[in-house]
Amino acid sequence: MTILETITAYKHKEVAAKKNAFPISLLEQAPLFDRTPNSLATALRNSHTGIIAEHKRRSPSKSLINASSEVQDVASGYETAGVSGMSVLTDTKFFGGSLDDLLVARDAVKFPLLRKEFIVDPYQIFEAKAYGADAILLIAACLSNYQLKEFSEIAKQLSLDVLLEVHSKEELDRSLLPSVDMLGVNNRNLKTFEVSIEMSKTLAVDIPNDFVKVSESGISSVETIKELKPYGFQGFLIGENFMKTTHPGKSASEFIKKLKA
Ligand SMILES: O=C(O)c1ccccc1NCC(=O)[C@H](O)[C@H](O)COP(=O)(O)O
Repeated sequence: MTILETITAYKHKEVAAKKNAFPISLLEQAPLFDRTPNSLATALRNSHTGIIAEHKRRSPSKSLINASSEVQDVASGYETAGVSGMSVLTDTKFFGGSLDDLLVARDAVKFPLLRKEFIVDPYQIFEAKAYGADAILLIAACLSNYQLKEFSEIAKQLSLDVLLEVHSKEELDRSLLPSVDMLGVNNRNLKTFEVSIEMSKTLAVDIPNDFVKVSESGISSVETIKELKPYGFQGFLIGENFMKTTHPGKSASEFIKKLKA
């Protein structure tokens, strides 16, 4: 079994249990459910730097990244640094995150928040809205063509932006949907955990300009961003590079200053 298969099998069980305990009708009554989201795609289009900074405690590829940082400090630090948005990992078992992290970040900042999750069921999209997300991630490798269309359309009905992640030409070809705002190329191979920004460069040419192009994973230098910009990328998702430091916000701030210089 690949890590993605392991994670998605776990997610199906997790969602089934949650649906029984807390149905969608209750999620719809959450105070944040009626909040008008801020568009992450618009923030990226209007930005010269386009950094989406992630809150990530641990991961299957690196195990522990940061055990001590508080999500509200990280979120406020990222806001002060001038990032375009923040990705909040809400998976607990594999990444040490939670939906409470999303709520805490929502309370701390106004900028767009992406719910970073392995979405296998529409229930999780309603959850994202109820916990204050502005955008959701869909991963093409986890979903059928029918699900990509259905899930992205549900997100748009809830006024959430959709970042759809691909890692091959085949995945990209079935992801070019009008209900998708941003196309993310994951530089990390989720079978081997190998990282190569060549993946972003290779797939960029086949992404039409009506999608905001986002390069994800393994970005640790300003030079990499300068290398990717000519390929049309307007968003850069960075996790470990900031989170491995004692002050992720400060680290993001120095990174952005260098990028602007
Ligand atoms: O990061 C992992 O090890 C990982 C393993 C399996 C599935 C997904 C994984 N990462 C999720 C992400 O998308 C990254 O956290 C995100 O792109 C940031 O990557 P990085 O800057 O390399 O931390």
